[in-house]
Amino acid sequence: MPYGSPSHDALSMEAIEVRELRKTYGGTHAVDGVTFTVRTGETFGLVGHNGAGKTTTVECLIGLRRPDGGTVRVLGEDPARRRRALAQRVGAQLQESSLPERIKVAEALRMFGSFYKRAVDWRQVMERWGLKPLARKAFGDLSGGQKQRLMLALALVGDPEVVVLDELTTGLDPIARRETWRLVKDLKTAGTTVVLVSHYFDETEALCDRVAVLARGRVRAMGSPSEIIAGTGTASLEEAYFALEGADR
Ligand SMILES: Nc1ncnc2c1ncn2[C@@H]1O[C@H](COP(=O)(O)OP(=O)(O)OP(=O)(O)O)[C@@H](O)[C@H]1O
Repeated sequence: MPYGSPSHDALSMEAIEVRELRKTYGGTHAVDGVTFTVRTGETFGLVGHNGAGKTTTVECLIGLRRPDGGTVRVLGEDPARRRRALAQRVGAQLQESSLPERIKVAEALRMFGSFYKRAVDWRQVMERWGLKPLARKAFGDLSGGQKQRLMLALALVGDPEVVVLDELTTGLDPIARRETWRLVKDLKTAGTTVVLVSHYFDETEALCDRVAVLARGRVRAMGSPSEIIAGTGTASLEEAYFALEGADR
């Protein structure tokens, strides 16, 4: 089944529900009562400065961390208890994900494709993401942009209903960044639910239907980029963010 197939039609309006999520590391309240929902087919952004709690939040979404409090539901399931079942339906490209240096592009896609119970045509994914010319190249010999593109293709090889992308374009040159934006927009067109973690306000503004601005483990503002901008009387999401930050001090 090609990715973005109509099977992604909404069964429920909400693909993700996070209520009063809390996660503490020692004395650090990394996530301190975060609540948000992501509708099916929506591209939802998590923005905030270093240490705001973005990665911890998405790690709870994909079952890599167990919350200390609150509830998380992804496609109606608790990721902390149903991580393996959800892995069939949720793709993730995480910060600093990597592969063995010598694995070849085609090999990686075939291997990741084999993790899914549903038949996955990894060759089609390779073609779709412009990776065919690199099929026999080793991961370690790819450029930063090519590596990123492969990691994204691996997150999508199982035709997921929900995709979590953490700092997708960090380190990419402007052309590779814009190209990646186009791919994320294609996901949206296909009806895939996307959670996008980013430091880049222009990226969040261009791609996200709604955004949660995190600061010190809490949601500081939430809404469409234009709502957040209007709510702060600023001209861009970046200015809105600094206005919110300033108001906090
Ligand atoms: N494994 C860990 N052990 C201890 N503290 C941690 C751990 N992971 C995160 N933290 C702390 O929790 C807080 C939130 O970190 P988190 O990585 O979730 O933030 P972030 O918004 O993703 O930051 P960045 O943009 O830098 O990736 C930070 O203060 C961080 O130092």
